[in-house]
Amino acid sequence: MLEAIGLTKDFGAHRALDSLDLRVDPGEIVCLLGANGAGKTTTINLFLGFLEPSAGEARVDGVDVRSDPVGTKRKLLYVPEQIALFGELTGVENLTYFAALSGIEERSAPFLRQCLAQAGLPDAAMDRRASGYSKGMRQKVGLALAIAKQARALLLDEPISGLDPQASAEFHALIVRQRDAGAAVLMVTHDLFRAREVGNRIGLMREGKLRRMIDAADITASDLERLYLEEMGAMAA
Ligand SMILES: Nc1ncnc2c1ncn2[C@@H]1O[C@H](COP(=O)(O)OP(=O)(O)OP(=O)(O)O)[C@@H](O)[C@H]1O
Repeated sequence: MLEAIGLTKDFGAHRALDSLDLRVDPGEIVCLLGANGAGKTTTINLFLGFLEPSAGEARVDGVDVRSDPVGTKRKLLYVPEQIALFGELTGVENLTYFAALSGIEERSAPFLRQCLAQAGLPDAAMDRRASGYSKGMRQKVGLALAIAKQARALLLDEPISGLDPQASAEFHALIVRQRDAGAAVLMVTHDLFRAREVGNRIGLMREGKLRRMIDAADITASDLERLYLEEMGAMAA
């Protein structure tokens, strides 16, 4: 569903992403871990068509993002670190607006309320102004859009940073539900523990390169931490 083939991005003389080969299949969560500046967000931005590759291709459902930026984006849902909502609008009104922007045809209030409920937003919050929402509640509105859109792939860029452990656990349970419903999920995170809990595979990135791809089922949390530190430690060597 998501495929990077020799994907490369240069910013001037700096190579931010170097010949990335990566696949995320439907029903799979791939987590990307790595130190600051490793090229993780650049990877997400290339799949979203926010950046042009310097070489290689980012494909969504077999289609090069450059050849059909609108069509490929329609199949994706992007959840950034901070979801921006209109503070003056309620949760339902925000979702109605973003659903229209995303070209979702079914935008009846009962349907969108159902999507918000599935994303875990309490009934009582749906008609309150989003200015009073916690970060966890805003992230749920973002996931409700994925549910309404029936997004086939989710691109998540540090979606849980700043969430408390309970909100983080709830968020991951929702991601797993989307995965089990057949979505392909690419998640950038700094949380090794969660990456191992929810990821099917874990990629370790450093200085623009994917150094290792690990099957989460094959590794303990402490071994993952050791491997991560080894890879990142090599940076200083
Ligand atoms: N628009 C840009 N212009 C110039 N350099 C950029 C741009 N975007 C990213 N970079 C550089 O590319 C490299 C990779 O950045 P990227 O944001 O992909 O890293 P990251 O792995 O997501 O890091 P973090 O964990 O800090 O979010 C960094 O050296 C960064 O400074």
